[in-house]
Amino acid sequence: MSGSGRSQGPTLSFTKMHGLGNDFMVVDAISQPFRLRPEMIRKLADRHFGVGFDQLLVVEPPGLPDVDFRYRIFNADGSEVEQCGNGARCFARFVRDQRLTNRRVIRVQTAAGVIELRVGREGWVTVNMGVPELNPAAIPFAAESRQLVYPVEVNGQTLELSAVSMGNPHGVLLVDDVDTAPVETQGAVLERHPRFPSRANIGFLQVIDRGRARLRVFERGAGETLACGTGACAAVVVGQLRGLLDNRVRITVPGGDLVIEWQGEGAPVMMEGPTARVFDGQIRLPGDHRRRGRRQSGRHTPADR
Ligand SMILES: N[C@H](CCC[C@H](N)C(=O)O)C(=O)O
Repeated sequence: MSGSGRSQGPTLSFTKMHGLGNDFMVVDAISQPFRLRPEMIRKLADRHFGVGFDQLLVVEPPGLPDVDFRYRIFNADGSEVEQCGNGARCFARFVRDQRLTNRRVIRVQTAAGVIELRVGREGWVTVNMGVPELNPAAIPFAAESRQLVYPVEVNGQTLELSAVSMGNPHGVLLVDDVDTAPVETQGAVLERHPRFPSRANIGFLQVIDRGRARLRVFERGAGETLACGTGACAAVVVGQLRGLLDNRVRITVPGGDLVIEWQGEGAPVMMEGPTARVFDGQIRLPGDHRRRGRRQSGRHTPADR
């Protein structure tokens, strides 16, 4: 990371973790100063020249009463986002492993609101992901009114897309076979579709039976990942609303299985899944990592504020 001859910045300690292959660089910003610009996050996310991750998770002191921590999430493209389901599980394991808490039930403030995490055995964590949002204006998704399915034009095709927010925006398409679904092509177009003003995570859902489904997700700001926790929650909500799934569903993503439970409108979505620590590391940042670089034209991200 530190090029030869450039001023040397501070060393940043981190832990590399993953939830079913959705991988994270986790930084304790309680015991060390942290403030990175989007272009530095993108460099750290690079799988050849940096640490390599889908998302950067930053652990901070709580900013609200009766909350244990605050946790910020940055995609590989440097954008700061509202929620990350697999990340929430890894966050919970991290703060306990690092002895930042000895609680098994942890309340954490995210940009999408406060969520509650329950640490189980062998690294399994259950997360109350909150109540899904289906009002298009709140997702946000451009539509006159709330529909179960929205016709969306992509490359001359009319797709039947459902839209839901788990704190972050999701589009969900039903497919016959996730293995042959056009994830890279359709996912990339829909991620940036004009009807998703904040962009979106795009899930391709194959229903196996009322209790099992397969899913691939083209994530906003990261591309296809091996797992997407909020995407699995969004997919179960859509599958239930479309009358195809029961309340408790085993969702198989390329990286493994998640268990998602939703009791219907107004209820929170519960997600249960594993976590893994890969290694602890330190990386020396270039001296100018904090200097204001050329502002990225176009995409505005909260991290720029
Ligand atoms: N790419 C997502 C954030 C990470 C979500 C995903 N990794 C999860 O486990 O929920 C977004 O831009 O909203």
